[in-house]
Amino acid sequence: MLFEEIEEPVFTGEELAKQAEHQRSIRLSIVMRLSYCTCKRVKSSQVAENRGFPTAVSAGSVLGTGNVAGLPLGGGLSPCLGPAFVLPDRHVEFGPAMPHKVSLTRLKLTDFRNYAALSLELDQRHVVLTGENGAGKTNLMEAISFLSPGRGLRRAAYADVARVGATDGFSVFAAVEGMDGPVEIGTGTAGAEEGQSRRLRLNGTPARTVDELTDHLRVLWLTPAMDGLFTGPSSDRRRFLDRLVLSLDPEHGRRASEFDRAMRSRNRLLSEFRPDPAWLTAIEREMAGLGVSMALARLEMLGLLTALVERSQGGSFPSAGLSLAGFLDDCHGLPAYDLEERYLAMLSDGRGRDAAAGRTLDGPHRSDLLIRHREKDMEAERCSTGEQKALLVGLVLAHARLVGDMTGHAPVLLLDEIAAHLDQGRRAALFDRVDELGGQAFMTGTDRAMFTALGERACYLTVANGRVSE
Ligand SMILES: Nc1ncnc2c1ncn2[C@@H]1O[C@H](COP(=O)(O)OP(=O)(O)OP(=O)(O)O)[C@@H](O)[C@H]1O
Repeated sequence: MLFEEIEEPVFTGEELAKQAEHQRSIRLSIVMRLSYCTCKRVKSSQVAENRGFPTAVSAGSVLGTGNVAGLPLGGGLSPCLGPAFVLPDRHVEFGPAMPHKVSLTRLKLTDFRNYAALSLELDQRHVVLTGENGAGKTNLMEAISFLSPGRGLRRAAYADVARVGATDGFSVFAAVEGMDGPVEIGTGTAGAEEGQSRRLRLNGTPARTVDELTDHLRVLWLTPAMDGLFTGPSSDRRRFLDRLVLSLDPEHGRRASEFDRAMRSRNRLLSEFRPDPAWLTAIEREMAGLGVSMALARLEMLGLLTALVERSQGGSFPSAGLSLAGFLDDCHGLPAYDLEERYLAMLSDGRGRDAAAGRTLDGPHRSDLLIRHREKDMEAERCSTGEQKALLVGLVLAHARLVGDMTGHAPVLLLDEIAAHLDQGRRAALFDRVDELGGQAFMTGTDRAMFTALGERACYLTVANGRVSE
């Protein structure tokens, strides 16, 4: 299939117009579905009467508003949807079919892992980093992953990230052609002690939170550490899923940490001799709102990803069938308000059991992401190592495509040791798929020859001992 000669089809003007219209309608439906999902706090009556998406979207004021291209937007996700559209019930306008390219043009590291000091000028092409084991390739990818919220692709403690022997912490500086125009991003810590938090400056001005990074770029990655995703603990898959959601909905992280905080308060309260029932109910109500929002955002992401995977089936990588289990499994299609009431009842009924267990046994923290190899109709964990890797690559590429479609801006992709386990044909197909996403990708490997098929589409850098050269 991969190697088949494909004849370039010739389309008439009318056919091209039809295709463009078709693409517009798909993107429109995605935007509407996503926005609709985020209206989770709308009461059931409102949800029922707002089944037509546009009105439900405008109910997003319940969640706060965003402002894109000078136009007020409703809905939790609206700020991240970029200037490609405005509220569906007023006026819908999509950007070009190819997402806008976001790229790093400069990268400077100070005391970052094995880099004492590094300064790199980049053009907008993909970047291939090759070098021996331990040279610092993944470290460089990790530095770029700090241009997104969170603790980076290794989820490391900041104290470990600072170069051994450095006393002033680490810093990462990048000049980026971003989603909102050129931006200079500086992030790092001030010292190398445990428990440090990461600071962020945008164009020299301190940012309130690292979440502000998502206004400028989205960074997605695939690393060898993720190879065990299908066979490892469910917490790994939940984290993976939540990162997928986060890349479209930056609010998801805040909801997850607030849910976590509320759950810990409930667990603490339940461990007391006679917990105050009114206090417990208040906490449980908060958990119900946040927990259902999290579950719906995850479900919506899976729905969008599934639709995209179905449309692009039959490519060089197998496609994944995705579903969620473990929390409110039988509630598909119920209004958010009803789901909250149901979760609230579960929490209230489960107080005795949870007090005995010392933890909350129901909630979005118990969900598992179930992944199937669609073509083989088999659970991912039962597939071969190579099949699992191909499935994961397909999933990450589909997600990158979705982020590009939804935001109008292609994400920056970090693909660590991506080419190692693929044969020549698959590698070439992978590079084409990555290139078609329209963004900038950073790829690593030990052997430059593995990237030959990329040709002039990438610049090639050699990494050795914490230094980078052409
Ligand atoms: N905080 C630190 N300070 C100094 N050196 C560090 C620090 N953390 C990791 N290193 C060093 O960085 C090197 C690892 O770099 P990295 O993981 O980027 O290698 P790599 O080029 O990706 O190698 P491989 O091909 O084996 O994956 C190791 O030699 C490690 O000891």
